[in-house]
Amino acid sequence: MGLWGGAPEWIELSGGRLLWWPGAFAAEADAWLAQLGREIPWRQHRLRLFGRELDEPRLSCWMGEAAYRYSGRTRAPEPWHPLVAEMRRRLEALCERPFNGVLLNLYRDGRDSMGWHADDEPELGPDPLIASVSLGAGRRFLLRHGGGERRELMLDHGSLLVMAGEMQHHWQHALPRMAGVTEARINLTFRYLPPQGREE
Ligand SMILES: O=C(O)CCC(=O)C(=O)O
Ligand SMILES: [Fe+2]
Repeated sequence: MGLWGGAPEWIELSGGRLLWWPGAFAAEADAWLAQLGREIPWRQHRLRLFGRELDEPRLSCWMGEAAYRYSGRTRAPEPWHPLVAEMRRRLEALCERPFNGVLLNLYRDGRDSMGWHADDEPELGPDPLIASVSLGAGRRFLLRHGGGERRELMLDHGSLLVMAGEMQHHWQHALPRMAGVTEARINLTFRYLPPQGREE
């Protein structure tokens, strides 16, 4: 693999498919991490949990062409940042699918995280294809099937993970806290929201 790191690999799961490509953006990753860290309008959003409001344990930004209902809130999109628009074009060519929105998350260090969930919001349509680019600190990505099966991947700097097929019906995923991680991580999940039901 040399300088380019890991090659792409399809992982077949019961009720879903993952494309895992650790070295997908090895060449661009340093520049992307630095520029996105500086230029994205990162915000602290609030989370409703058991009737209480809490800060989400990360910063985030929803970008693209469509409003998105997420954790009980509707978020108006930020306009495409030129670099994110370029990443979108690359991923569309690679996945042979359109993307019209992206959720960007900034995990400031190992104390930031994302809890168990599926990306199964109705706006995403029945079997969404989600392309996830990771930059910065390597973090564990956990998957669990409704029937008990578990998987774990390390999402390293410059890696691409595509979740496809019926994944979001049968599996949940999470990004747990990781003690000892002091560096930031940026993750971008490119999504396609079909026009029906889209709020402009
Ligand atoms: O940060 C990650 O790798 C996961 C992000 C995620 O699951 C999401 O944005 O829905
Ligand atoms: Fe997710």
